[in-house]
Amino acid sequence: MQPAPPFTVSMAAKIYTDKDANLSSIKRKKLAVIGFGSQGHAHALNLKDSGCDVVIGLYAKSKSREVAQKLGFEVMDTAEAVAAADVIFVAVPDTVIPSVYEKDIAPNLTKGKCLLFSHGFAIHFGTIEVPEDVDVIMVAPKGPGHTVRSQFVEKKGVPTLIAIHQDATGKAHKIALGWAKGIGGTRAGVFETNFREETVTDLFGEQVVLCGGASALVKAGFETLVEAGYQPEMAYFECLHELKLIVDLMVESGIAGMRFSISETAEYGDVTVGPKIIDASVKKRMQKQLKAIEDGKFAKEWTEEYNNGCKNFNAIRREEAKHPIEKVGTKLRGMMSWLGGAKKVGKGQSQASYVSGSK
Ligand SMILES: NC(=O)C1=CN([C@@H]2O[C@H](COP(=O)(O)OP(=O)(O)OC[C@H]3O[C@@H](n4cnc5c(N)ncnc54)[C@H](OP(=O)(O)O)[C@@H]3O)[C@@H](O)[C@H]2O)C=CC1
Ligand SMILES: CC(=O)[C@](C)(O)C(=O)O
Repeated sequence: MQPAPPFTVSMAAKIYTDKDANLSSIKRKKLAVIGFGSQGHAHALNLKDSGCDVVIGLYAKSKSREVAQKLGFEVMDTAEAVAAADVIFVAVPDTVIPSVYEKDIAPNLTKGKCLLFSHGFAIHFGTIEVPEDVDVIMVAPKGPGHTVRSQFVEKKGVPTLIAIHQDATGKAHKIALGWAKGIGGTRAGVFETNFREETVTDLFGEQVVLCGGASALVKAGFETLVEAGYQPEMAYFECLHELKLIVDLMVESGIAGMRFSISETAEYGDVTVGPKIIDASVKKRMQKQLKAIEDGKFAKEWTEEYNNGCKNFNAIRREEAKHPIEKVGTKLRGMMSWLGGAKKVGKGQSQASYVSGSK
């Protein structure tokens, strides 16, 4: 059994909710969303539904221009949108931010404007340099953009982080809270952080636990069962489909609540076998990756990979797409009406057309 951790947990100082935020801080402003992808489309649609004046900035050949226009937005070239707006959400991929910033944003970033990010990568790792006479803030939903939109449509919200890197106007905090309210974040709860903490913890979480760790665990479990001769469908249900149900219970009522809900047999297996699978050696590798993130090693590697055309990344993507769990999953999701059937992801598909919530 693992010993209890040698630390106590101290809660964040303040949680902001709807009553703490005022849309008036952004309603009389022109808001530009640069990019219309996972986060961009969600923020833009939610802010528009919240009565804000939103324009979309995209590059000339973007496939998302038509999608955004069909959803009722005015679409401008990126530079034009930056020049027209008071608050500019930089919703392009982190590795694209430097080129978009240099070409289209910096030349139009006049005194008193506000730059907004949903992740601190560019500011924390210094891939862009911003002038001192503009606000620089973060409004980072702790969830995928499509969930930010679907939760908003259901009159709910996604817990959201805010951070202030620069407050040139003295209004940065009010704008951050207003934007968080406009996208539905204050319905769930808004927590204050800083660019370093959000950047490091977000990269750690997505690499080690959520996306990277979870998909590796799921695939290893699936492969173990299938290689032992069990039906792939059974392996899919046990290692992927049911994971959502278990994690939903954890999200709703903690690990204790999940253990309350599952059988005693499952709980015994949980507490006796789990620590043998995810043992102290795993935590040592987690600590090593955290250090690689903190000292910028990951950021340097990812930026270099992107600038070299993502050759290694795309080769891995092609292999990953061939994993048998994808074929089994697509078949089973197509057969089940549960969770809206199979949401297909087509090559080159626009993020904004991925889920019904964006309609
Ligand atoms: N994905 C997520 O859920 C989360 C993302 N974030 C952060 O949000 C930011 C945006 O990421 P994400 O939403 O995933 O991005 P996506 O990859 O989903 O979308 C990127 C968007 O940027 C557009 N784009 C690409 N190049 C340019 C350019 N040169 N000029 C203007 N627009 C351009 C793309 O155009 P086109 O449509 O033509 O491809 C697309 O609309 C990042 O900082 C990310 O870290 C934070 C939390 C969660
Ligand atoms: C959804 C989210 O916040 C992630 C996984 O960190 C991301 O997509 O960047």
